[in-house]
Amino acid sequence: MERLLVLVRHGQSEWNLKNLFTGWKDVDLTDKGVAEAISAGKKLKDEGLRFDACYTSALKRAQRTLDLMLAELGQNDLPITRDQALNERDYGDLVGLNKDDAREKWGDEQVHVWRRSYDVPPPGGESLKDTAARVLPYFKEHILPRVLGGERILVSAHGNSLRALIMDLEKMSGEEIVKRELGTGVPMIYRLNEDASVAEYRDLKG
Ligand SMILES: O=C(O)[C@@H](CO)OP(=O)(O)O
Repeated sequence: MERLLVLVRHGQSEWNLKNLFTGWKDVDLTDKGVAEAISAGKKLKDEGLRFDACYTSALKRAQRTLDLMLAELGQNDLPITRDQALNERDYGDLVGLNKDDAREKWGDEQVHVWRRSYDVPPPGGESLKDTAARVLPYFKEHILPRVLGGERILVSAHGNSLRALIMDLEKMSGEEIVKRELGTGVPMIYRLNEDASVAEYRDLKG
């Protein structure tokens, strides 16, 4: 049995390009983001991968990335479940601010703590720990049982919602996962054992 789970962070968004804190703001992909999503789909196809079902967030940058990948795979007819449990971490009051302006205002260290600490939330927003507290129950109830049952599942989501998943899959600590940077449009391919531990992992960079 294959137990295949592929995770992809959406392609570059308009606010990634403008260097703005994004969170739940529903921005679209840039042209580069579209190209990254198409390239991710091509890579999956070149690997000979096929899927049985897909999951994505309630945000269009992840949904569009998924649609573009499925078009490349020739699998537009797959069932897609969209759920806000897979949304990006809510950045609270920081949403819409430029990340460099924020560093000037609050200092490098404070902004780094908001962006890459495990359990310190930005003002009015979610920490990665808070994000994991909504992503993981959803994953364990809806996605993981299907993977363990032999369905091949593709997930298109966000930097921080995927960090939460990866932390759980790879049994990493909060300190370890915040150091992991996920490239836009880079498929991360997991094959799991019966007990949900990772049997094999590789990503399709470049
Ligand atoms: O702005 C955001 O929502 C995220 C992802 O782009 O940013 P960060 O890299 O700070 O997690």
